[in-house]
Amino acid sequence: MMAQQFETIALVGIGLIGSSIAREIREKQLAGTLVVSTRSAATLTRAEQLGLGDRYTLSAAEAVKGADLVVVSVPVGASGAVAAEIAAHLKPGAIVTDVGSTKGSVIAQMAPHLPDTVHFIPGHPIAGTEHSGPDAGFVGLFRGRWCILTPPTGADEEAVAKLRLFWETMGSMVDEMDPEHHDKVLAIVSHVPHIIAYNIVGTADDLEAVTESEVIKYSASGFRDFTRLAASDPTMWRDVCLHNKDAILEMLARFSEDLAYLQRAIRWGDGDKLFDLFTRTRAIRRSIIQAGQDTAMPDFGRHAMDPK
Ligand SMILES: NC(=O)c1ccc[n+]([C@@H]2O[C@H](COP(=O)([O-])OP(=O)(O)OC[C@H]3O[C@@H](n4cnc5c(N)ncnc54)[C@H](O)[C@@H]3O)[C@@H](O)[C@H]2O)c1
Ligand SMILES: O=C(O)C(=O)C[C@]1(C(=O)O)C=C[C@@H](O)C=C1
Repeated sequence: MMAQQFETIALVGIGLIGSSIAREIREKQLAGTLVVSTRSAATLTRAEQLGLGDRYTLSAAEAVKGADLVVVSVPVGASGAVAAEIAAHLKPGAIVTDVGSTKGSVIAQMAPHLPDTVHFIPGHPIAGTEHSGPDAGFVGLFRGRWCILTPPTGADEEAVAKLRLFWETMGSMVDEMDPEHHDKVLAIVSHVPHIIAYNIVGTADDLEAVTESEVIKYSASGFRDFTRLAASDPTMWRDVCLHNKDAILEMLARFSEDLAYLQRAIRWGDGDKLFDLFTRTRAIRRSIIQAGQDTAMPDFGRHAMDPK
């Protein structure tokens, strides 16, 4: 058993991430009382059946009353509406955080609604799966994974330290960065890879329809890896694309340029170029595995994303 960290924690949203946090809080007894709220009655009933909290409500406003920590775990496009709903009911001194995959947009949506009497410290655990909903969560999801906090300038140090400890207790390694940098890094390591996966699986599916070939049936393991990512939640990823638009478009432009380079090398039979690139990328994978950090984020430098 670990020490209680908050008297009352309120979770708004109880899908993969919210329910994983709930399971960790319960297992490690991090809260005196855990209040669970979500938008749909069916999901709330399921959360109750799974025993994820101590109290359950369909009202986010009701859930946050008296809470010392509020964790918003909803699709990023819904963050503004949640902030507007809870704002007037937050306890002075409460820490309000989120887990959204984009940070600039979440802050722009939430901050204007939140009163100065609370500490708003946005966050993002870099851990997940292609599954969603309260059944998908599990203890251990955050273990050995990064959680990035993007506290605003002048944020209360004690509040940041408390949130840091919360994530560390769930097994995460915590880093802090500014939201713009977060959004660029995540665009290349998470958002663009998902977009590529959605695209390649879509293309294969279209080809099958056109040629009646057996693209899907005979897909080898490389393609299967893409289908896992492409099975991720459509609402979540629609929102990520719409809410990290600039960084994603910037990274996609670079990706397209590099793809054109590869295309030319193939067209002109330039085996050396292909071999060099494939050797470089293989070394990256191997160095990640060797470091025992196949879950870790690549180091792009804290504030200089553009490598060339
Ligand atoms: N899935 C991942 O791999 C992953 C990883 C890290 C962060 N995230 C982020 O975590 C957040 C939640 O993702 P998830 O995977 O848990 O999604 P999920 O679909 O499993 O759960 C979303 C939850 O939000 C609730 N919800 C949806 N719209 C709402 C609204 N308007 N008001 C209140 N509640 C609402 C749903 O009922 C559900 O309880 C997202 O912002 C996502 O970007 C996801
Ligand atoms: O492993 C996966 O399935 C994930 O998609 C997790 C993943 C990622 O890209 O690493 C997805 C989105 C997040 O915001 C954080 C983590």
